Order: sequence, then C-alpha cells, then structure tokens
Amino acid sequence: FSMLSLALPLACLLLHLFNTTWLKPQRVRWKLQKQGIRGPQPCFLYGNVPQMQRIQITATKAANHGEIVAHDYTSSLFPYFEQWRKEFGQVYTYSTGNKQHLYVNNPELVKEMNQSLTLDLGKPGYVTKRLAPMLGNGILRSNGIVWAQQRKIIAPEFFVDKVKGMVGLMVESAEPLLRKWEGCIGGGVVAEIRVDEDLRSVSADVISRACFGSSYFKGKHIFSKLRNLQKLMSKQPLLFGVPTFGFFPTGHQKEIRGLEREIESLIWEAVKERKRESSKEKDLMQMILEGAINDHFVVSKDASKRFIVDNCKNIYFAGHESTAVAASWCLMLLALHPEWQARVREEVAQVCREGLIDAESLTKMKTVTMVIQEALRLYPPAAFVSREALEETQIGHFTIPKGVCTWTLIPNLHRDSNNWGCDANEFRPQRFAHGVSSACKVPHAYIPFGLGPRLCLGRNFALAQLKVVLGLIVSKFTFSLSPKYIHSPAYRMIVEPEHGVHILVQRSELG
Ligand code: HEM
Repeated sequence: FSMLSLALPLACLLLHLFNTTWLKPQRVRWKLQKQGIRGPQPCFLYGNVPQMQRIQITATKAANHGEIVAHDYTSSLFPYFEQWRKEFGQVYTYSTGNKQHLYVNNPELVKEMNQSLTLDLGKPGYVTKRLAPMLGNGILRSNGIVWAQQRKIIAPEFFVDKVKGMVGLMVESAEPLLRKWEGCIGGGVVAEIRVDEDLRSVSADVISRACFGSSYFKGKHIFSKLRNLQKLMSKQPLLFGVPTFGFFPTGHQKEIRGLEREIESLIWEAVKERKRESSKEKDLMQMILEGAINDHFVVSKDASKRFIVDNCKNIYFAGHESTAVAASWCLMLLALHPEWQARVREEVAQVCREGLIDAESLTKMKTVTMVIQEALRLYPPAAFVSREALEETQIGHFTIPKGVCTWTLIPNLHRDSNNWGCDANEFRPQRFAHGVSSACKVPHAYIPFGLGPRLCLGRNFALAQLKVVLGLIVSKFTFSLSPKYIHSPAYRMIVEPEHGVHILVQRSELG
C-alpha cells in the first residue's frame, strides 16, 4: 500500500512535468506549424537554447571588433536570429525552455502590429520578471488596466506643447558639457574626449529638472545607482538565456537587491521632500503623486508607495539612458562623416537667431532631423519590440496562440534591403529628406520608438533633446573619430558602444 501511495503522486508529478515541458509547447508549435510557420528543431527541456549558445560562441570567435566601422552588427550581436532568418525567412518560431517564440520581422506584418490597437499583445511576463529590480511594476512592465492608468497619468507630461516649454532647460543642461569640452581644449588646438558619460550627465540633468523639478539634484545619485544596476543585470541572460528553473547566481542577486533598496529609498526621500514642499508647480512627480492618491487601483499605503517609486524609476531609466546612447551614436556617425557635420553646422547657424536654440528653431532643423532619423535607423538604442499574446490574437493572417512571445528585431528590420534599398547598411541621411514616408516602402516598419499603443511616450522629448545637444555641440566644435575608438556595439538592455565613443575635438570656426 505504501509503495502505491508514493507511486501515484510521483506519476502525477511526472505527468504534469511532461505536460508543461513538452506536450503543451508541442501543441503550440503544431498550431504555428499548421499555418506554415517553420523553425529550428527544439530539444527536450531547453528548446533551442543550446543551439543559440553554440551559434553565439562561434559568432563571438569570428567577430572582428573595431577594425573598421561596419554598420551591420546584427550577425555578431544576435547571430542566431540572423542564421535562422536566412534559413526560415522573416517569420519563424523557436523555443527557450517551455516558452514558444515567434520572430516577426516581415515589414508588412510589423505594420499590422503597429496599426493594431489590441491590448492582448502585452509585455512578456517572463522577460519583464527578470527586469523587475530595474522596473518594478511601472509603466514599462505593466499590462492591461494598470498600464492604461499609468499611461494616462504620465503621457500628457510629454505632449508636444509641454516639451516646447522644456527647450530652455535642455539648453541649460547642455551648457556644462560645452564648458567642459572648451576647458579640455584649453590653450591647445585639439582634445581627445570620451563623450558617453558627459552625454549621460546631460540627459540625466534634463530629465531630473524637467520631470522632477526641484528634486533634481537628488537625481544624480539615483542615476548612478540605476546605471550600476543596469550593468549588473546585463550580466545575466536577460532575454533568451538558459531556462534557469529558479537557480541564478546568488552573489549578483544579493548585490542587485541591495542596489534596488538604495534606489528605492533615494526616490522615496525625494518624494517625501516634495510632499513637504507642497509645490504648486505641476511636474511629472506631482502628477505621479496625485495619481497614487486618486487612483482607485492603488488601494493600500504600501501599494501607493510602490506605484510612486516604480514609475519614477521607469522614467529615470527610460528617459535618460536611451537618449544619451542615441546622442553618442549620432556623434560617432557625424565624426565619421564631416560632410554631414558641416551641413548641420550651417543649418544651425542659419535657423538660430543670434545663436540661440529655442522651440521655434528646433522645428526648422531639417538636416539635424534627417541625421537623427538615420542614426536611429542604423543604431536604434532599443533592440527589440517584444510582446506576449495574453490571449489568442490575430496578426495579419496569422493566429498567435496564447502565451507565445513575439520578437521584432529593430536593427534587423531597419536594414531590410527590400524595404530600404541596397544601401540599407550605409549612413545616408538624405533618404529622410522628405520624411519617413518617402524613405522606404513600408514606413510603419521604421520603429526606433516601438509600435502600437505602447509607442514610446517620450519620443518628442527625446527628439527635442537630441536636436538641442547636437545643435549646440556641432556649432561649437568640429570633431573626428579618435584612433582610440573601437567599434563594438554591445547589448546591455540597450545597444550601446561597448568601449564608449572617443572623438578628437577642435573649436569650430563658427562657434
Ligand atoms: C532616443 C531615445 C528613446 C528611444 C530610442 C526610446 C525607445 C523606446 C521604445 C522602443 C519603447 C518600447 C515601445 C514598445 O515596446 O513598443 C519605449 C517605451 C517607452 N519610453 Fe522611450 N525611448 C526614448 C526616449 C524616451 C524618453 C526621453 C522617455 C521619457 C522621458 C521615454 C519613456 C518611455 C516610456 C514611459 C515607455 C513605455 C511606454 C508604454 O509602455 O506605454 N522614452 N521607448
């Protein structure tokens, strides 16, 4: 009897395991295969992860980092996707553990996703769970009604009219960088400068002043801690790594939890300070505070604290990191292309009365806009748009079973020669001379700011800041790439220059 009483639960457990690790994923695969979607053969328990690791190791060995600036980094950064794309086309399926994925890089299908308003495609839980220390349950991670509420509170702070009012403080925030670089040149002619950290300071300063008003000086600590957290978390396999079944290296996790607590208390201090001040000025922090008080989804005091801290963290991260990295890529490309640098310099001199950059002059910066658009095409800081079918969903003529995660690789999509032409890997801002709609066949597949209802809500803010920073730097300085620069785009939650961007800077004759 005792043998039987042991055997029965054991058999149930094995059956359950077999069902979740093989039968269920197999059923999902069948549903996809029936629609003509192919993909690499998965192995038991791990899916295609071992294959992904093998392909990555081979690609890393073959990579020839830094010798020349080759703009197509897709086959060294995400080599399995490129290999499978060549084998199975623009839409294919693969698995990691018991999770089934759908690679969607067909411009027409991306257009369908972009135009769809469905919320049944949400942020994938298994990815965002790993990002939880960074993002909490703020707007970047949440889904459904919680997300809708957060978006309603935060989005209006970044509408065009609000952003226009922030141009002045963007200029102010960039001035220390200009003074610092001036100082580096000093009495000499040329200075070598690593631009990344300086640009990060500018965008941290901008977001702190613009969104968190008087508490902006607290921002400095928060940003440096968030940056450390980001670096630590990038050491873990964030997206496609081996299924860990709960076993992660604990050393890192402890450090991550420590940083998470420090960041939380810094933000909370800023919030308490704000409450004491009872500021009349309605900036983003004020809106988040009021949202936490008025929102009927936020029921307890603890939940209200979480709501505030998580959303502040989200804005701090989303708002400064990607803008700073985009500015670094822009400077790298302008350093490489003196002819475009000269055109930008000339335009800024023309449209800015007495050298002053304001909201009106930003709207006249056509060349600067083209350069930024082209930089965001070749080097989009966000590498992916990922979604999970929270319910069975239709994308174009495909039915996506519940639980499947879709992956759209932005850098690959932006290099599709069928959409962009045979010069897709070249830096040619001219293609944007008449806007995105004339630059390629399917403009909806140009997605540096994501797509659909979850499109980046800081888009206008980021573009204004990039114009201000580039406009000021290019009008004050002439620069070229330093021989120290090693071209090696790296994925650390966003695609950034692994060793930074080093340039040789001189005072510009116009500046
Ligand atoms: C060049 C700079 C930036 C780039 C390339 C960028 C890109 C993106 C992308 C790709 C997404 C994901 C959209 C999706 O999943 O479909 C996103 C979302 C978001 N971004 Fe940005 N972003 C930038 C700057 C900013 C700034 C300056 C802010 C705020 C101040 C911001 C706030 C957000 C927020 C809150 C979301 C989440 C929107 C939602 O889920 O509803 N971003 N961004």
